[in-house]
Amino acid sequence: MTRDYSTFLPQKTTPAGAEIRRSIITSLGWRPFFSQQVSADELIDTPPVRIVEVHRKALHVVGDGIDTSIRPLPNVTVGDWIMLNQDDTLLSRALDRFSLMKRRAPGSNLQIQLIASNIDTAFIVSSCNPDFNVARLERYISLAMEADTAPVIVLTKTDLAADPEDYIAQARAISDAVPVVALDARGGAPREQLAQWCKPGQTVAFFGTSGVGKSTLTNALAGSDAIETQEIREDDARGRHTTTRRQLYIVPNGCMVLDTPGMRELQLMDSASGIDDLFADLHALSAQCKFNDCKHTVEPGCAVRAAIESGEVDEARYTRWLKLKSEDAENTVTMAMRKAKDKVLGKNIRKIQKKNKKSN
Ligand SMILES: Nc1nc2c(ncn2[C@@H]2O[C@H](COP(=O)(O)OP(=O)(O)OP(=O)(O)O)[C@@H](O)[C@H]2O)c(=O)[nH]1
Ligand SMILES: [Zn+2]
Repeated sequence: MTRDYSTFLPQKTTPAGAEIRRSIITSLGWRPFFSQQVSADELIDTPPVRIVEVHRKALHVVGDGIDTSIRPLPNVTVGDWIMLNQDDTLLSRALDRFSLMKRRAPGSNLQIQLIASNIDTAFIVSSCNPDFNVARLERYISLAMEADTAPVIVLTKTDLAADPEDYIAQARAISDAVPVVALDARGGAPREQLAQWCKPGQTVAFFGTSGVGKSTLTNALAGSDAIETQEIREDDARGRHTTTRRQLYIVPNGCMVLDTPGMRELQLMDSASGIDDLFADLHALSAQCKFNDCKHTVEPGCAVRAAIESGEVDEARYTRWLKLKSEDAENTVTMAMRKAKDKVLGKNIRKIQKKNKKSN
């Protein structure tokens, strides 16, 4: 079948029937940012597809009339767009992303884990129960800001809380730049409450620990109960990890929704500017410190400490800021050292291989 891929190019007059095709691909999140990266010929030869699921041995990709599994490609993640080479899928080209969420991979092994790409809005989900944790929310928000994804705090289980207002106030105090929505995730209400972010062509994602209601919210947006959810023990607010993979769903209004498994350990790395964005006031103050390399602890002339002493800045928030910054810096340096080491190792191996070749 010959497809008219001109409909994927930006701002062209559309031939008859193209509206339908364009709506499929734009519903999947295709936009000028991607079409600007490809030539007309490439569009014809290699149709664009979006990675909706990553398995160890396969990528699930979806495009116009395409819904298939292909062999894994290096350095891609759920949400990525690739130009699919149907003759040899390993030659497919991944397009640049407008946003990328990543973290230090859990465990001791020093790797970066790509979480998701091309996400417009990150819903950071937390329940109105004792599991609510400001430091954790700040961690997720910094990650989203670093990734160029707009964070929104979603507080679930308002129906179960004696005083949801207290949680809402704490969430609102995190940042003026981060909206807060409080809701009962079950039923149809979240669809309206989250509608301003879930417009056609947009990609939204739910992040948060296990059992907070991410799958329930995904179902609410999809208007179905297709995704399995599980009762959790509300007494200790522990979940059972129902969702085990990240998966992008297309929902009836033409928006893409990513459900993610609860992340137990979220270690930041390469996220200095995301942290600065979230703690913009502290970041601005630190520019006024006497010493350029002020650590804002015991140094004389520290503008941050002065603001704490005058009561302008909350000390607990300052402590969380320092902790996130030092964790991020440590992980970033460790990772850079590892990369440098790998590079030297690779060079040495190549040298030895060359030598061996010569002596053979
Ligand atoms: N009463 C009430 N129950 C909720 C609400 N949100 C979620 N639940 C319930 O909490 C349980 C866990 O919800 P899930 O949607 O599976 O949570 P999850 O965040 O997807 O969990 P994982 O898949 O383990 O990461 C289910 O029994 C939901 O029905 C809410 O706002 N109110
Ligand atoms: Zn200082």
